Amino acid sequence: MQIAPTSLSGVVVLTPRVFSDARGRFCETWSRARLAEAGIDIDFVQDNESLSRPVGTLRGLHYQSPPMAQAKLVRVVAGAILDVAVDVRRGSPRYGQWVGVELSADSGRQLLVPAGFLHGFVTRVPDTVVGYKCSAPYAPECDGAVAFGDPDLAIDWGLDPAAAVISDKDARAPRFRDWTSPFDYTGPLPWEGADA
Ligand SMILES: Cc1cn([C@H]2C[C@H](O)[C@@H](COP(=O)(O)OP(=O)(O)O[C@H]3O[C@H](C)C(=O)[C@H](O)[C@H]3O)O2)c(=O)[nH]c1=O
Repeated sequence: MQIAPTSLSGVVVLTPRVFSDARGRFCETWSRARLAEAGIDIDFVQDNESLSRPVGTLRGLHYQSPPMAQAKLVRVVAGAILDVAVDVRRGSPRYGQWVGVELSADSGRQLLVPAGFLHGFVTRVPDTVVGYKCSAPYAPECDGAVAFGDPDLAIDWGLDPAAAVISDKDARAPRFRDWTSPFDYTGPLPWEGADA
């Protein structure tokens, strides 16, 4: 498992070692010990999975507010996505900054989205299945969203926002400027570099 930083400090890409043979391929998709070696000692307590049939299905930008804030470890079981994280911790030097990383079943690449970050993805192929580990259980009373097409965030999803296939909930999500983050920046995360 290789672990590498992204352009947004705190968000990291994990690439499992893939063993291929005539039958296909095998990889370890998660190892608590390997992540802990990198300082990523997160107690994941729930696995989620979603199937998105149309190309251009966009789920996000979502979060759960404290005390049920969730870190997520996202991977693609089938298909491909652009996975996006946005730092929304009040006081963070990178508040409002986002990063997008292409993930696919073929690459095996995963994205770690820390608590205090918005998360969303858009699918690149039909029938994409996304699986992700969460560090807190589902808490609908803490569930929240910010508009994925917000002009202040200016996320490049790689498609016309009007063409995105979204839920009614996401269609009603507030603009970033009209939203108050429930998260506070408390300093660099254990796995961030010294320059964080
Ligand atoms: C997230 C969740 C949802 N649900 C129920 C609630 C709804 O009746 C149904 C669909 O939920 P929703 O439309 O919120 O699913 P997504 O739009 O895929 O939301 C997720 O997608 C983005 C990318 C995320 O990062 C979050 O994990 C999560 O918000 O599943 C549950 O029962 N448990 C859960 O943990």
